[in-house]
Amino acid sequence: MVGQTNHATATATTAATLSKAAIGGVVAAVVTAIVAARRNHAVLHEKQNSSIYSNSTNQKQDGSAKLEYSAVVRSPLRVEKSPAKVAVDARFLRQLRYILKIAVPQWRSKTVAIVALHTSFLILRTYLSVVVARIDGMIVRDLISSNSKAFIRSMGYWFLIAIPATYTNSMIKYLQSKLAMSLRSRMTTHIHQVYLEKNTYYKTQNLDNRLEGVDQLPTIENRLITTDVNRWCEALASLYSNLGKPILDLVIFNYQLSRSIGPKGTFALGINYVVTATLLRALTPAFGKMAAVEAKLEGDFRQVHSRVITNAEEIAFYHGGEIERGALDRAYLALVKHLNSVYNIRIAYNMFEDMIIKYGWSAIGLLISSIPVFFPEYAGSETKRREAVIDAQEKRDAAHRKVVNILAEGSSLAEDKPGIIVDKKTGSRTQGFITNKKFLISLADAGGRIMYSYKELSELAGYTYRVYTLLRVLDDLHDDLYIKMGEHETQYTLEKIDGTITYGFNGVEFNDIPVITPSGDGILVRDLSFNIGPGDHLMITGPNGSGKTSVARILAGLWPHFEGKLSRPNESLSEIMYIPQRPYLPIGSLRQQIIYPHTLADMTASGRTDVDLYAVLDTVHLAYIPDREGGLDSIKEWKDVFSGGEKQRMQLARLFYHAPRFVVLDEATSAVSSDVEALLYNSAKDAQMTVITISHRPTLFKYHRFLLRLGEGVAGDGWVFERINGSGADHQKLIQTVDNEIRKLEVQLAGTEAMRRRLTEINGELQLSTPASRLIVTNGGDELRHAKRTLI
Ligand SMILES: Nc1ncnc2c1ncn2[C@@H]1O[C@H](COP(=O)(O)OP(=O)(O)OP(=O)(O)O)[C@@H](O)[C@H]1O
Repeated sequence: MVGQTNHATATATTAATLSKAAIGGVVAAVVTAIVAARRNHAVLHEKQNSSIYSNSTNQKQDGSAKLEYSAVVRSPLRVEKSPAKVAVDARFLRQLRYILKIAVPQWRSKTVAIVALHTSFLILRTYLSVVVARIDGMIVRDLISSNSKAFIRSMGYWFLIAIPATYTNSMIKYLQSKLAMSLRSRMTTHIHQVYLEKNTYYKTQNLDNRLEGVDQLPTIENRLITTDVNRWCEALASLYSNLGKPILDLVIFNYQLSRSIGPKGTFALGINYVVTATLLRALTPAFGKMAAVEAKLEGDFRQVHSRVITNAEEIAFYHGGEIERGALDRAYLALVKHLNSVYNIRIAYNMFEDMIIKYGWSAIGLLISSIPVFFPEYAGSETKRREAVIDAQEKRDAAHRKVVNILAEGSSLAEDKPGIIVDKKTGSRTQGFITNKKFLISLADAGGRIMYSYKELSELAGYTYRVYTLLRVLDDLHDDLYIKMGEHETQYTLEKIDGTITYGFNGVEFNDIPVITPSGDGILVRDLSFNIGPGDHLMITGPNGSGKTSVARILAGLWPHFEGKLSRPNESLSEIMYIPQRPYLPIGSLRQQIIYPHTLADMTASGRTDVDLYAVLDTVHLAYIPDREGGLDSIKEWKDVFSGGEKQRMQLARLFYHAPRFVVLDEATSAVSSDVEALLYNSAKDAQMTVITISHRPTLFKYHRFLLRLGEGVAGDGWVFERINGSGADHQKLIQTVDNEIRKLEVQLAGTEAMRRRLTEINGELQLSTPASRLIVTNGGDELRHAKRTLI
């Protein structure tokens, strides 16, 4: 049966091997090139000899498989269970760089354009602030010197400047939001692509547990993707605004100030900044960690709420409202307790911050501003220039007045009247003081914002850690780079997968494949081998937990097979389909329930119409549903609308719509009545489907040609594959399967009895027969005895 296959194979271990080979730089590149060349050679010429985990395989239209090598040369990220303090350090910068490469992949992008525009407006605002400070000084000067004309002119400037100033402020806020949105869109698109490709969403929960290191919740990646990415983008965009502008302000205002207060004053200001920043840094609480804890607790609270919504009916049947309320209250209280402690810490910190920046800096600023007034020799160039102009004017005016006095009074001894000169100097000093004060207020404001930005920066470090871990783990899983789950050594590990897979096979063949849980420590079935072709309907049976669904997982490529050779049809819905135990009903219309995972466009392209859908519904005895639910376009929460049997039949409608050549039905008709079940099996066979059924139910025997019994042998990891024909002999085989299970349970029961006896002996010896230990053993024994009676 292997004959007509197009083989597509490669070593699954290659990525891991390569990652180890990458020691760095040129050596890694050379090694990679050599290994890749050899590997390609192996694929082309030794098709049977290599393998790759199916997810890395890309199907061609003609049914053959083509391999794509992602030449992954990095090592998978190791996530610490309890990470060291999340801080603004070199690690944070590395993580930030990694995320930014994804968020802003190239210079010619919308995000960069927004940043450029945003920066221009930030510079413009600083420039406008300088102009406003100067106009402020001019207005006060004109008031003091009672110059009404100049005053009106200055007021005109004031109103004129208001137009660009208000526009600039609005644009800065607008562009900050646009920047956050642009970053988020890019990140979310990237994450969706990686997460939904190559079953990464399945691997995060089933093949890897690194994201649990970030958080303990099973749906952690949902929270990271929907909430934390957004917070990271907003924190970064606001940080750019809140840090970029004040830094620019600091530079420009200090320069302006230095022209007025001189180099000594500027030096004193610099000392002031360094001392206060050091003090604030030392006393700033760990806001980053607090933000991370807050995000986690918020998520926990949301999670408990969504559990109630998802399981409303089950909880209502159990009258579990009270206990769920307890869980909700506990989650909320944990959040409130944390928020309260954050608020308390913030009060003290904000007081301290205000004290230093608003009042401390202002006092120092005023002292420094007084330098040109009390110590003109230390004043800056601008002040000296203004004073020199006034002095020159004074000299000219004095000479002029002298000549006028001589002419008017005929006396060369006429007295000079310097009153107006004094006014000019006062006006000039007032102007200088008011402008400086304005600069100093802006500087205090800029300093405050920079200090506040430090808080934001450490919060950003918290989000960066979470988002970086998400991105790295998703990238790793997308490229099949795993970190071993669990602490202890196991024979099998995801870091070394030697199984091979062949696509395009006209049937299903397992060749010495051990069925092993992804953690590598649970061997469910030893070296499974069987082979079926078209029309060889197969039933897989065995006790609970014997690995029936796991066989389907390996067949579907969800779990890797660590050893052996798998041959299977191509990865296409018209070739093979899996109908899982728990019916899945996607978001969308009634039509979408039937055609999933096709879209309406796919359906139209495949030449099918609603008439075909009605026929499919008729086959599964759901013809009444469109009328009952308002037509095929009706949109509802379908899992709450359909009964258990209807959900299963809707999945089967999907099967008949896609009509694959092979189908795996995993307990997919357990809630369907046996008469309808018979019709369904017959319809499937009429449609030329080869059925692989996973079930315990003997009534299904008659629809199959082969039987695979799992859970055989004392260890329960044996199997038997045999031909059946629905005769009495087959019924015997089923009884044998049940017998095997009973025998296994009896062995376990015997062990329990022996353990009970031993415990009683120990209790007797130690005279420690506490009621609790007796109760546990007695109850355990009773439960097992009851289980045995039920089975027999
Ligand atoms: N992702 C996983 N990682 C580790 N073990 C797993 C995983 N998924 C399932 N298992 C374990 O593998 C064993 C076999 O599971 P499987 O679902 O194949 O059993 P089954 O024979 O189909 O059982 P049932 O009849 O109850 O459906 C179970 O003990 C289960 O707990």
